[in-house]
Amino acid sequence: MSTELDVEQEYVTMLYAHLDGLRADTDSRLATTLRESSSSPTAMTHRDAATAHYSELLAQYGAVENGLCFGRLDFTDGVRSYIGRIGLFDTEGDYEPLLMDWRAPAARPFYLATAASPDGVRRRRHIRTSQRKVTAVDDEVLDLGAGGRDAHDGVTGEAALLSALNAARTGRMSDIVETIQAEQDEIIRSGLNGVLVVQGGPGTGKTAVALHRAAYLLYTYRQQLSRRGVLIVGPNATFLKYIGQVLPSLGETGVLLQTVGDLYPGVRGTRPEPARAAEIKGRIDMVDALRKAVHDRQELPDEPMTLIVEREELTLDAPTVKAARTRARRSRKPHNEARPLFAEEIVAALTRQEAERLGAEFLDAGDLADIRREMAADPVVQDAIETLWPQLTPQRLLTDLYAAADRLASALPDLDEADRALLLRSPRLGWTAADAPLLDEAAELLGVDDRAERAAEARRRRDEQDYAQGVLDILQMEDDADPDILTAYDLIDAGRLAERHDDEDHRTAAERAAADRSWTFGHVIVDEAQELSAMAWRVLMRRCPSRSMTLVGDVAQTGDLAGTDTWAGTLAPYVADRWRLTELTVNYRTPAEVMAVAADVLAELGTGLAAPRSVRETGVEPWRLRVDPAELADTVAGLAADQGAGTLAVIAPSALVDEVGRAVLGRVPDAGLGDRPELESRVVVLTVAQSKGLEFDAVLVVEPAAVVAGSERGRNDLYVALTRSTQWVGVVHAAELPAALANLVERAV
Ligand SMILES: Nc1ncnc2c1ncn2[C@@H]1O[C@H](COP(=O)(O)OP(=O)(O)OP(=O)(O)O)[C@@H](O)[C@H]1O
Repeated sequence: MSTELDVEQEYVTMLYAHLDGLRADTDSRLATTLRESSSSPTAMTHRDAATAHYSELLAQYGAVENGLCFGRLDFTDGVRSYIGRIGLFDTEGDYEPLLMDWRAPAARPFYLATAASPDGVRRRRHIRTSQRKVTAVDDEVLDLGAGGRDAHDGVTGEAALLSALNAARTGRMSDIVETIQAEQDEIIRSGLNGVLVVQGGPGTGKTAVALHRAAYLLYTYRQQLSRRGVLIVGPNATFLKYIGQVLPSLGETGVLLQTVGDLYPGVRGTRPEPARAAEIKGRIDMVDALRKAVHDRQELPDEPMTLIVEREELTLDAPTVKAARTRARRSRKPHNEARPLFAEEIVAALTRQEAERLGAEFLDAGDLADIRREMAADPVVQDAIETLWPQLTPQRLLTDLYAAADRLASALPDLDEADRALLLRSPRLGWTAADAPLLDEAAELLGVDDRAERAAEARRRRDEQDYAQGVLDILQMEDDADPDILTAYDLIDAGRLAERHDDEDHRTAAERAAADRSWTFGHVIVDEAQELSAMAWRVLMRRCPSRSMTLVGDVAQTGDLAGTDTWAGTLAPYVADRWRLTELTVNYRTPAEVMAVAADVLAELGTGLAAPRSVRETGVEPWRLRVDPAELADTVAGLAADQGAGTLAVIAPSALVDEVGRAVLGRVPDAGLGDRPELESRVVVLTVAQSKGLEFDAVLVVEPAAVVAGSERGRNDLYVALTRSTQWVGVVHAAELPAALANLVERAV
């Protein structure tokens, strides 16, 4: 065994001993806290806060077990420091740092120093470990006098990086903290304020950067961000599951992960709908449409309404109602908040009628007040008001709108009939992702009293928290932290966040944020940001009035018809041109051979964007295999069954995905497919939309011509499909190939 390995093993063993000491100490503090029996409210609050704090620490110590220490910097002045997932200090000595948190400013040269600009660093060492054992060290000597380095242009820690990139994929994303590259580091550590757009081609690490940025911001601006929380928005639940483990592995747990369909509290927008319907719902025109839909609910009677109040006949005619409506509308209050004004006017008009009938000259102010009170309380009057100006929830407004062709025609007069028909739906059907932003917009227009909903949501979350506490108790007895269970820490960790936010409210910041439509976040991160519709942007901007945001995406990969073509166009209404653009240019996923083919597809898109430069080659050319249409699904299934080690994704056009899925399932019974495919399966069958943001060792693209023809953004979809693989890509087709793929080599049989 080399002496260098021995040296590092000794140090790493010492660090783990230190970590174990911290764990044991925290464990016993937690046990002591839990044994405290005082029942005074103050003592209980302290006890809850301490329990949450110690639980959070234990979660963090468990999360950093793997790869605790991964780097060492030797400076030219003889100073040496070790870099790891958290900071550790020599608490028994004079508090010397034993391990530096990767996010600390002093750790930065680990990611940035180059031979050309060594920043005082003589040597950078990557330390690789397996569990607690040091398995390898890779050195880069940056002091030119001592020999320089040979690496790809701009790539640091090449051996460690290539080893990470070549590793087989598991269906779960892992963190990149050991090998963050300089252009990525710039973005991760960019300041908190303002809108930062990260444009980058496939595999350039946008998702990785977004997650590490969340961890960095929480570390650096902890006070500010723990009060308001950080929201990360991803394209779908499968994707959130894919990335869900990264932040816990970085020791951060208090972040709310949501899809656009989750953005309206109490609603899960998951029902699928035609792409065109989602596109229409995402248009900015829907703001006016909803406004009109609300106005249409403030009705005038066609015929005078006869109300029998206390056996007397009273009349409400259109001019009377119109006068009341005008007064209420003039208040410029949201619909539900203006309703009392309308009601007051109607009651006043009916009171006047009744007074005239009784003979106004015989009534004093007290009599009039009595009549008014009785009128206001009368169920018949209340019903009439409810008909003319109903109390509306966003759900009811939208359900009624979608259920009636005439309401849709009135709200969306410029939309052609076929498109309007796409929006018609039965009131019983659930919500789609595109509905969530509309519900939020409707809530703004209606001025919703959502207290009951919030209480229900809080109750649901409290139950989850109780469950999580139980899981945590069990976990403390086990050493191996299961990544699935780790997510339970989110709730517990967040408990302490809420404590700091408001002593009166014991819900967590994440809980409160998720349940509260009017919650505003300290920072919002959007992944696959190119997919968001104009209506979704409005919700996010409402959730983040400070405009402290990180938006990562690629306008060449936009698949959603309502998505973005240009960042400038999307952001102009909210921040004009006050946003920063950064670009990522190196592709860490897709091998050069595959990227060369994808680059031809990109060129046809006409975005003017350059294809990212692949960091490695595999020597395997992408291939094609042409078969009879009748044999397409079976051939794909046969290839999937023959797949050796590693994960394989079969990416098929929507029109074929079910047929291909069935065939694959026949040959690979444990394949993942359907609405929520199990990504950890060896073989998964997906549409392009489902594959967005994900990656696999190998990819089979089925019938590319149908992918292209399947959507107005079909070429973008093909670009996405081709760039999901880390090792090889095969194309199986029956129809003619799109021109950009014409030069693929035939598969050697
Ligand atoms: N510095 C790095 N070190 C190690 N791996 C990296 C690094 N940067 C990116 N990767 C890996 O490259 C792959 C692609 O990263 P990621 O999914 O973040 O890219 P992306 O830009 O979001 O891609 P897409 O646009 O296709 O969704 C991931 O496996 C990620 O872990």
